[in-house]
Amino acid sequence: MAAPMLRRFLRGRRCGTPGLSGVLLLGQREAHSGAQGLLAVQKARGLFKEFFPEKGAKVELPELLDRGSGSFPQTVYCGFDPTADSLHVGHLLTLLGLFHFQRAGHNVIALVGGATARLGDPSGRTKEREALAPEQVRGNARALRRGLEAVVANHQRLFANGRPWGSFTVLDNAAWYQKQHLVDFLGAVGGHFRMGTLLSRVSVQARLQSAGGMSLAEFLYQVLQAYDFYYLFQHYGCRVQLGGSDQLGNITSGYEFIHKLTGEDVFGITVPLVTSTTGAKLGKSAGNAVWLNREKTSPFELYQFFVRQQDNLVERYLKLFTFLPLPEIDHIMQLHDKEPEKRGPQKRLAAEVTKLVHGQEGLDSAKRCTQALYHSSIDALEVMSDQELKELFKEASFSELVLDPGTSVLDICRKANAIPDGPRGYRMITEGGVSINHRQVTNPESVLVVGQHILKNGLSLLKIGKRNFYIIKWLQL
Ligand SMILES: N[C@@H](Cc1ccc(O)cc1)C(=O)O
Repeated sequence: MAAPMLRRFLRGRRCGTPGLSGVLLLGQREAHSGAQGLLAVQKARGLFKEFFPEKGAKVELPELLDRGSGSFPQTVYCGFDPTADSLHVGHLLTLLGLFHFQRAGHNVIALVGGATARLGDPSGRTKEREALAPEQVRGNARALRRGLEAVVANHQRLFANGRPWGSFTVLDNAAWYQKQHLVDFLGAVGGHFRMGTLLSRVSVQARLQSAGGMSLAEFLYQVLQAYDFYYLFQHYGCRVQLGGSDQLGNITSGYEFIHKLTGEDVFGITVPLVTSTTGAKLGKSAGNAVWLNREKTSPFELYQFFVRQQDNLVERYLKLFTFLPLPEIDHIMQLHDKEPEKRGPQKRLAAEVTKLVHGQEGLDSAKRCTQALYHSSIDALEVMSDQELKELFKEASFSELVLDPGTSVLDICRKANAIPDGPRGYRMITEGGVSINHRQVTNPESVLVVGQHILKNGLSLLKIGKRNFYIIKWLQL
């Protein structure tokens, strides 16, 4: 499929590859109405880090994106490799970058890398990824697509305020590579890449010098990403690629390839990589990932992750992770200076992100869980679903029991296997080590009361000692 299309374009206008004239710091440019607004605002917020090339041969980036220009709207893409079955917080920034383009009226594409994930991007990695089986990548790709679509739907529903935006399309690069014959591909595409240039990439150099070296599959990764950009340029008129700052080399390969073949200008924009409070990259490989998929990181955990952010990071995160206007963020920070113990900016940040990722319902759940756990709120426990309770008390054992008439505190503890048999278990209750629904119970013989020991939602939360939780779901109440 690639070969004929490339040949068709080779007959068209061609020009040499200009060297990249470096990375442009946009804050220093003169104004270009609407697009300059988008780029400059995101630069000021810290979301857009680098733009390149500095000058296109025919057109410049702010001009290309300008509402008043004939080239409006543009198409912008960003790729996400399905190396796991969920996106993580690290991906949120590029996704937000796409949303900002969409809000400015441009069309955006999130590209799931069903093909590229099979090779594994060496960028920013010190050792090769473990190869993933094709079925696993397919499963991950489906999950990633669902995850992306859910966030896109929340964005549209909860943050649009009825404004017309550009389109958001999810594609998978497996769609074009599965029809691609290797020899055709290498024959048509391979000849346009120079070994010297490919070898000079930071990601390649770092890996070649590492003990494990680099495989051919990994080495060719940047060629596939470059071809994706070309494919999207041809089929969707896409001229801008967004990526984390470790993607600079791969995006540059795409720029050079497209420019060489077509003489047309395309551009790259990078967003910062988010690091944890200790400076470690917030990604899956750093082993501390916070996922966007509810089954892996509950709305409550996502919310708490942002509530826990330190004061010195929270302003930066409000600018990066939310759509709140800068004056509003200033105001939130001023209030914070007066009452830092309230953790106002952290709570707002957590609420905005949780709402975007999990919707209003997810945010409500996160708040309920916070009340139930940290404020021992029985009202909050009472309205929780089984799923929420399980998410909240991840370590808790879950049992389903039938409520016999006269069931006592001792019975429930025994049936849930929460206390040892015999007098030792009995004593644990009398000595105050047991609570049901956040209320201490010291009489083992008291009969369970619906509405007190058994919540309206048919659940009981049993706590033994400081942190051993047991969830009991009562059947046939
Ligand atoms: N290489 C990107 C993902 C990606 C895949 C395909 C592309 O065309 C673009 C980007 C990453 O690892 O984050």
